[in-house]
Amino acid sequence: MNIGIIGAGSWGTAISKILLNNGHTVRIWTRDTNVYESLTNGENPYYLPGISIPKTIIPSIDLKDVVVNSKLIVLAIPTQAVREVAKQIKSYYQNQIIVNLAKGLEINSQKRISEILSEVLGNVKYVILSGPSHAEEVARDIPTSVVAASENKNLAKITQETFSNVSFRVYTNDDVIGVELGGSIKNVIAISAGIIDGIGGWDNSKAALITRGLAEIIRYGKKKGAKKETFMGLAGLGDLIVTCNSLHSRNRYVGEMIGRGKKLNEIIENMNMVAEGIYTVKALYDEIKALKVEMPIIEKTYEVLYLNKDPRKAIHELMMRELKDEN
Ligand SMILES: NC(=O)C1=CN([C@@H]2O[C@H](COP(=O)(O)OP(=O)(O)OC[C@H]3O[C@@H](n4cnc5c(N)ncnc54)[C@H](OP(=O)(O)O)[C@@H]3O)[C@@H](O)[C@H]2O)C=CC1
Ligand SMILES: O=C(CO)COP(=O)(O)O
Repeated sequence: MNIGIIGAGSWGTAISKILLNNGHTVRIWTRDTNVYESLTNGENPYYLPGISIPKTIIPSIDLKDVVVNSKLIVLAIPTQAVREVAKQIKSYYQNQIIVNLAKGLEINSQKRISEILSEVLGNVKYVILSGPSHAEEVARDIPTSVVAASENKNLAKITQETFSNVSFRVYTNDDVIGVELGGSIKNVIAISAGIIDGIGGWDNSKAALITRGLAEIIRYGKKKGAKKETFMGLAGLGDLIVTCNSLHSRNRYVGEMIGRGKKLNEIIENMNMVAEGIYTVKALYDEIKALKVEMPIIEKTYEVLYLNKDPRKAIHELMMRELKDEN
């Protein structure tokens, strides 16, 4: 199949390897000429150092060329860029399948990617591919399992068959809301898990935070129409585990640096790659009060990142909340 990948960051590049290995013709768009040059030489040292990319890949800096020549489009850019890029492709987009890889909520609108795309492009053939899948491992063919979710079972099945191989196993699911929310909110929980790593590497605290973080994701997800069981699967618990623990995680890293006393601005300035939780926490914080949904870990993470709250004080406040039943 002719496949176009929009975004040649770490995830777009790793996924290009999977698709090339599966025998597809892969075009990949980048707006950066340095990345373009590197890809023509079979590498992407800016985003995926040390990994060789088959030279059969077709890099491009022409977005229109990539879109019009693709039967399936993979969206591999950060959440906050999705609306802008969707507007750019709108005039020549021919209602091809869009497989979205981004995990986040839009600041101000609190929208999921599927909602942003349907606002800009209309009735999109939409699939979200999500789950515990760090690019650094996928690019090395380390066994990985993810979920392809779509309201249209056939689109989920096409995506499953297109992406699956011996080291990349794709399950289907019809709960788009749950899969999108699981992947988005776990990034915020991973920042808070990283804060605990940075403060002291406390195992008990981190296990509690991951578990109660999952409870917050489920609470919010149910209000938004997601199925609880989706959050117990790869796109929920699975991704939460990997992102809160992996040394590859950018979100966990941001938290670890905060826990060690660094300021958010300087952390972002020194990072080449996106940590989506930094933005998704803003979207959530604005919404949870209006929704009347209890998400104390999300609130405290926001206060630490944006209201200068001492992380130790935030932990103390979480521990001193009114005592309650677990469920
Ligand atoms: N990395 C991973 O392991 C995984 C990432 N994801 C998700 O995939 C999404 C992309 O992540 P990832 O590849 O890691 O991010 P990176 O930061 O590695 O790369 C982002 C890519 O998007 C491009 N980009 C950024 N802003 C814009 C814009 N405004 N217009 C056009 N292109 C833009 C960047 O181009 P430029 O260099 O020109 O800025 C770069 O090519 C995120 O939502 C992430 O959460 C999901 C699973 C795994
Ligand atoms: O979503 C991811 C792994 O599944 C990537 O997480 P980070 O953005 O924290 O690296």
